[in-house]
Amino acid sequence: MSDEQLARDVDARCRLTGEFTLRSGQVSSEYFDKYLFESDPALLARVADAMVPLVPEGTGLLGGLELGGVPIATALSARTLLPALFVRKQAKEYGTAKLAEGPDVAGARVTLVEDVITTGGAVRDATRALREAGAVVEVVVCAIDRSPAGEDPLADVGLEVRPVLTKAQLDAARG
Ligand SMILES: O=P(O)(O)OC[C@H]1O[C@H](OP(=O)(O)OP(=O)(O)O)[C@H](O)[C@@H]1O
Ligand SMILES: O=C(O)c1cc(=O)[nH]c(=O)[nH]1
Repeated sequence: MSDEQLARDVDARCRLTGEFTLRSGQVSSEYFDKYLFESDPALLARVADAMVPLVPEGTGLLGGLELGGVPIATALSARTLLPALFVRKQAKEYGTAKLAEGPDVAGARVTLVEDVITTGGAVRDATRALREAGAVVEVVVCAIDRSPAGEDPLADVGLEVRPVLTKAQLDAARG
């Protein structure tokens, strides 16, 4: 199935219009509700299949960001047989008190897995936290990159963004 067909199907399922306050505080007239594709096993499978070739050689762990990145990382882990990591927004305050659930990240090459990137703020926070814990973090793969075209939202932290779908592709898919 073509990338255009995937863009059409994700867009038709996820794009909402209205007034939405985003994580960054920006207000947008559009919102991609990733849970609407993640909750559909066939559509999640197609997104994960398209993500497989974006995973860099040498990846040791796939770090899915809470919450929406976690189902994608799990699906990607099942395809690549790379172990998954589940990265919380805040470390748990009891039990193991971990931010990143799963194998130890110290010395590991972690590829982040995100659902939607707008400003890159959530990915930036996770990158800093994982690097502080000793991980090597150089690439984030995401389902939807809706950051402004031509900008590199995570260049300031030296992170490469590899999207399955960009906002431009989703716009084009609508015709
Ligand atoms: O690039 P940014 O400007 O940081 O915006 C994108 C982030 O915002 C959403 O997180 P949110 O905390 O709303 O999502 P969740 O439902 O995945 O917890 C989304 O899942 C990204 O993590
Ligand atoms: O920036 C966000 O918070 C955001 C945008 C979007 O389209 N979808 C989403 O889940 N979060």
